[in-house]
Amino acid sequence: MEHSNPIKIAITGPPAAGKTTVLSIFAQKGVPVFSADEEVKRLSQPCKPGFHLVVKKLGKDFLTKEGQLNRRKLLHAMLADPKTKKTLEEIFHPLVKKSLLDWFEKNKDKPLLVAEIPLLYQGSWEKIFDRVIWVTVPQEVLLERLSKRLKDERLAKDLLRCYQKDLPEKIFPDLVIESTSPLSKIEERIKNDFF
Ligand SMILES: CC(C)(COP(=O)(O)OP(=O)(O)OC[C@H]1O[C@@H](n2cnc3c(N)ncnc32)[C@H](O)[C@@H]1O)[C@@H](O)C(=O)NCCC(=O)NCCS
Ligand SMILES: Nc1ncnc2c1ncn2[C@@H]1O[C@H](COP(=O)(O)OP(=O)(O)OP(=O)(O)O)[C@@H](O)[C@H]1O
Repeated sequence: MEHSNPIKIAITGPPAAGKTTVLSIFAQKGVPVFSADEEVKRLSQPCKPGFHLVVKKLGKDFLTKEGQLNRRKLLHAMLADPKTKKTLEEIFHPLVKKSLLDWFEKNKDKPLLVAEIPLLYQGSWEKIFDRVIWVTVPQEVLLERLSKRLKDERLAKDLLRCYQKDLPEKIFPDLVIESTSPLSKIEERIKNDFF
């Protein structure tokens, strides 16, 4: 059946909150999904436009000896220097926005589309979605999960601070998911709300 207007849902929240886990619940139900972080990674591969722009604007110092972008070095630089953060955002946000709009167009006959957009509110992208899911956990769980992922507690603290600094004071998600709940409860909630 043709649907002229798919319902577009954004999943957002701080790093390591559990967004990808929620996204995968939709994917398992056959819903087309998009991840902004994965798109940044794709666009950062050698030969892709993000890669060329980073090298052009920030220099070859940000390459590994294998010729890939050095993501850990870029993360440290982004957190230490607002100019580097601005440069990275000016490179990637328009590219990711274009990929997202192309993806919407490609899937315009589907009833439901779900995208994980970590910086949804920081970039005012909520306007292009019908509903927003905010995924959250208590601050100490966030720090624990992110420290484990980055294997660096200091870096985790700095990244959480950076994420929260640009978040508007008031946000109005349609649904809040506490991702300390068991997965079965979260699946049940999504089933009740969206299917
Ligand atoms: C700095 C980079 C190289 C670090 O890569 P790495 O693989 O270590 O982390 P990953 O890309 O998975 O990002 C993890 C999380 O960091 C946070 N984050 C990333 N960039 C930013 C930013 N500019 N401002 C605030 N938080 C950010 C987000 O919560 C994101 O989900 C990478 O995040 C990047 O290129 N960022 C700039 C582009 C951007 O703004 N991406 C956000 C999604 S559009
Ligand atoms: N409901 C849950 N209960 C327990 N652990 C969870 C739950 N949801 C997610 N996690 C765990 O939390 C960690 C972060 O989850 P996930 O990768 O989904 O977060 P994220 O928000 O997508 O992170 P990032 O923004 O860094 O990509 C993972 O180790 C995951 O297994």
